[in-house]
Amino acid sequence: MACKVSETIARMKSSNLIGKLPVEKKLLQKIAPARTMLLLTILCALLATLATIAQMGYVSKIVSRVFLAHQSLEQVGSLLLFLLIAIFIRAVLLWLRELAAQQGAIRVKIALRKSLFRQLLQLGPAFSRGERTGELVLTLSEGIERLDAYVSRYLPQMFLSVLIPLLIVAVLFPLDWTSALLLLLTAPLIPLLMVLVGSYTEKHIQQQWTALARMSAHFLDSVQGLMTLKLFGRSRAECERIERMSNSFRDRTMRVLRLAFLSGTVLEFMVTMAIGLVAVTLGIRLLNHGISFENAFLILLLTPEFYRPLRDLGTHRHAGMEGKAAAQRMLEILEMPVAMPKAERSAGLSCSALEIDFTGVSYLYPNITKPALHNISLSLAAGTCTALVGRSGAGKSTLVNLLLRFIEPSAGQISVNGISLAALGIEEWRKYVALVPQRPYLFYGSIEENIRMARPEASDEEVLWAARQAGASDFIQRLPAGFATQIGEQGKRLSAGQAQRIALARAFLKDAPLLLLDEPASSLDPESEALIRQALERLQRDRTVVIVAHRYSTVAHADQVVVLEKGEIIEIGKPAALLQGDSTYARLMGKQSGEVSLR
Ligand SMILES: Nc1ncnc2c1ncn2[C@@H]1O[C@H](COP(=O)(O)OP(=O)(O)OP(=O)(O)O)[C@@H](O)[C@H]1O
Repeated sequence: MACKVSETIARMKSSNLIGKLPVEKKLLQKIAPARTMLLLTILCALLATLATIAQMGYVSKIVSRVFLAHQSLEQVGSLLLFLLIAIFIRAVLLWLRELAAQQGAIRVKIALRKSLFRQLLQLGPAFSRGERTGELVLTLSEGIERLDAYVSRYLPQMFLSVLIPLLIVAVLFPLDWTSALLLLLTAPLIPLLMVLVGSYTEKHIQQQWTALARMSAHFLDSVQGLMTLKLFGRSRAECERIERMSNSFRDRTMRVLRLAFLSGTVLEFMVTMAIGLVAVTLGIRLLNHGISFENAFLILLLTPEFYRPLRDLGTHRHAGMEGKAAAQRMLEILEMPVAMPKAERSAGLSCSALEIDFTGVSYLYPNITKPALHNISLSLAAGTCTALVGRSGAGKSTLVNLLLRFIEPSAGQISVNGISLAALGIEEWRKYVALVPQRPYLFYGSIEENIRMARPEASDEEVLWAARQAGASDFIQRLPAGFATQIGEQGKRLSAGQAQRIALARAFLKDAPLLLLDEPASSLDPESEALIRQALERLQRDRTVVIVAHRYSTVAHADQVVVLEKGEIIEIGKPAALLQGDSTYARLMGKQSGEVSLR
C-alpha cells in the first residue's frame, strides 16, 4: 500500500501537480504567519549593522585621536560616551532580532502543525491506511522542529547576506571607493563556492532525511509488532536489521557532516584570504599616504563585518537544508488533493429516522483501475437493519467509508431522506452517524474521557447510563479507579471484549440515528459475547443500521442482507428468502456450522 501511495506522489510530481514551484518559494508562501516577524528580524539586523558601523567609526576616531593626535581621555570623552551608546543600541537591536526570529519560527510551526493535521483529517483514513505511521509522525514532529532553524536563522540570513554587505559598501564608498570596490569584487566568490559545495550537500541531506524517516517507520512497526516478532523467533533477525539501518543512517550523517565541515573550511579560507587582501592593500596605501589612518582603520574594522553575513549564511546553510528536506515531505502532504466537496448546507435532516438511498454508486481508489464498488443501487429504509456480507475485498468497508464520508462516490449519488449527501456539510452529517468498528480505537487517557469523546458536553449521569447500556458499567466499577482508570495506549490494558463495550458506550452516548457496525470477527469469551449481543440489540432499536456481518446469527436477525462480490451487489433480500435456492448467500451459509466467519 505504501508503494501505491509513493507511486501516486511520483505521478503527481511528474504531472506537475506537486513541484511546479521550488520548495523555497512554496515554503515562503506557507510561512505567511511569520512574514511580519521575518521583516522585523531583517530590519533589526540592518539597524544593528548601522549601530556597528557607528561603533567602529567611534573606535577608529578614538584610536586615531589618542594615538596619533595624542589627545587625552577627557578630550575624547564625548566620543567614548557615543561609543557606549552605540554598543548598547546594537546589543538591544540584536536581542530584538533574536526575539523576532524565534517568534516567527514559533508562529510558523504552530500554523504548519495546524494545517498539516487538518489536511490529514481531510485526507482521512483512506490516505493514512496507505502510509507508514512512523514516517508521518516523524514529519509532524521532528520535521516541523527542523523548520525552526530554517525560519529563524537561514531564511533571514539569505536576505541579510545581500543587504548587510550592500549597506556597508554604501557607507564605505564615499570614504574610500577603492576598498569598497575590492570588497564588491571579492564578495561574489564566496556564495559561488558555497552554492557549488552546497548543491552536492543538499542531495545528501535529502537522502539522510529519507533514511531517518524509513528508520522511524521501521522502529514503530517493530515496537507495535513486538509480540509477533517474539512469537516467530524473529527478534535476533530484527535486531540485526535495525542495526543495519542505524549503520546506514550513521554513514549518511557522517557524509553530510564531512561535507558541512568541508564547505565551512572552504568558506573560512576564502573569507580570511579576502580580509587579508583588503588589509594588505590598505597597508600599502597607508605607507604611501594614499589614505588617512582613521579611514584605513575603519575599513579594516568593517571588512570582517562585511563578510560576516556570508559566513553566517554558510553556518546556517546546513540547518536550513535539513529544514528544507523535511519541508519537502510536508508540502507533498499539504498539496495532496482532497476529494471532499465543500459544505453547502449545514443541516435539514430529521433526527428521528434516516432513510438512505444509493443510486448507481461507484468508487475507484486513486491509481487503481478496478472499482472497489460498481453501480451500487440500494435502499436502507428508516429504522431497519441491513447486513453486508461478502468475501474479503468485496467492498464492504468501502461502502461504510462512503456513508462516513471518508471518501466520496466517483459516480452516482447517495441521498438521505431525499437530500443528496454531497450537499450536506461533512461535520454536520457526522453528527448523525455512530460507528462501532471491529477494532475500536481507544486513546491514552481514562475510561471516562474515552466514552465522553462521543459527546463532550454529556453529564456524568449520561456517561454512566451509556456504560450501563453497553454492558460495561460492571467491569468498569470493578477496576481500581473506576471510570478514572487509565487504559494505556490504544486501550492495551483492556481485553478485546471490554474495548468493544467502551466503543458501544460511545455509540449509546452519541445517540445518532444512523449506526454503522463492523462486527468483531475474532472470538470473544462467551460472557463478553453475550453482553455485547444484548447491548447491540438495545443499540439498534429505532435506528437505521448497517452492519458488516461475519456471523450467521447476526445476519439472521437483519431486515435485509446485501451480498457483495467484487464490488457489486449480487444478491439482496430477506435472510430467510435468500437461504432458499442456490444463492451465493445460501452457499455461504451452507459452509457454516454454527458461528463460523462468513468470510
Ligand atoms: N486505500 C485503498 N487504496 C486502494 N485500494 C483499496 C484501498 N482500500 C481498499 N482497497 C481495495 O478495494 C477493494 C475493496 O476493499 P474493502 O476494504 O472495501 O473490502 P472489504 O469487503 O471490506 O474487505 P474486508 O472484509 O477484508 O475488510 C479491495 O480490492 C481492496 O484491495
